[in-house]
Amino acid sequence: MLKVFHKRLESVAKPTVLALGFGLVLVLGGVDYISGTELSFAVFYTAPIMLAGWYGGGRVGLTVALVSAAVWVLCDLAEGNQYSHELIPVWNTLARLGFFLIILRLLLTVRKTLEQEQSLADTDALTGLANRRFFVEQVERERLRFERQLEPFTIVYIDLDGFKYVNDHFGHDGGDELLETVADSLQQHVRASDLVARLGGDEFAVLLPLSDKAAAGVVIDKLNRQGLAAMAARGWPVTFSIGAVSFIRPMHSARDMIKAVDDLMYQIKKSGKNNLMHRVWPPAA
Ligand SMILES: Nc1nc2c(ncn2[C@@H]2O[C@H](COP(=O)(O)OP(=O)(O)OP(=O)(O)O)[C@@H](O)[C@H]2O)c(=O)[nH]1
Repeated sequence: MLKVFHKRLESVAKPTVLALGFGLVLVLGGVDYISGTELSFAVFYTAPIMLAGWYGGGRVGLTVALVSAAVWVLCDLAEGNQYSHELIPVWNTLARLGFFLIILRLLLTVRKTLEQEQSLADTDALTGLANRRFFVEQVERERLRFERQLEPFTIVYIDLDGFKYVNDHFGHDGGDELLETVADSLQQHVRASDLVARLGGDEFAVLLPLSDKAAAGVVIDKLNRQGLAAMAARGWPVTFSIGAVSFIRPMHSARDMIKAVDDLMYQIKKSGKNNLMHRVWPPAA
């Protein structure tokens, strides 16, 4: 239940989060007023601020914090609270606002840290590309999306040929530099909506959403040509074994689909490397 709520709010636009925050503050203010001066509502006022800050960001959180502090003091005044000095309500408002801002600040820091950790968990440390885990997740998303939209997509599996030679002759740092060059070259020649990943060692993969065999074929040829050119420019004797499958219908799982493409790439390896094989699934389609 909470998960569904969280997912919904993650995709909601900032103005809607702001409106939701305002709405909650007004409801709280109403309940605070009706319940009189004896019941404390302090902790409840932080809820809309946290919600607004988490899902809407700093500015939305700050706006709701200001409105919360204002509504709280208006409730106090409307309830007929008596103060020994006219500046006390002002002081109370500022103190409450300070408290709200500290909560908001802590919350935003937690959110940022979580986002950074999430991003690290999804990323290959050397190349900055997506890692295997994230790639499998995205293929699974694409597979599920297919069931609604019936749009074909293509998975490309690229394994370097002769990478060990570079490691042995240019050192591990030279090998790392080559992997980064391949990553840059792949990234540069796909669309922003495509996903390039390093699956491990010298294995890369590309997910091309909304791509049938013809559309993907053009991209794969370009990736191969540009990659070879980048290797030649640095004098690295490395080529690519590439397997690709355009899915007209998805398989049962993302792992099955990635394995099918890996198997195809492996056939290239066995038959002499430096080549590409591109199929459609299912074969009769
Ligand atoms: N520099 C570097 N080397 C790595 C990294 N990860 C794996 N390797 C090395 O990559 C090499 C991969 O081995 P192979 O797949 O046999 O290399 P290859 O020469 O391309 O072999 P084929 O695929 O059969 O052509 C191994 O020597 C690993 O030690 C890394 O992050 N950096």
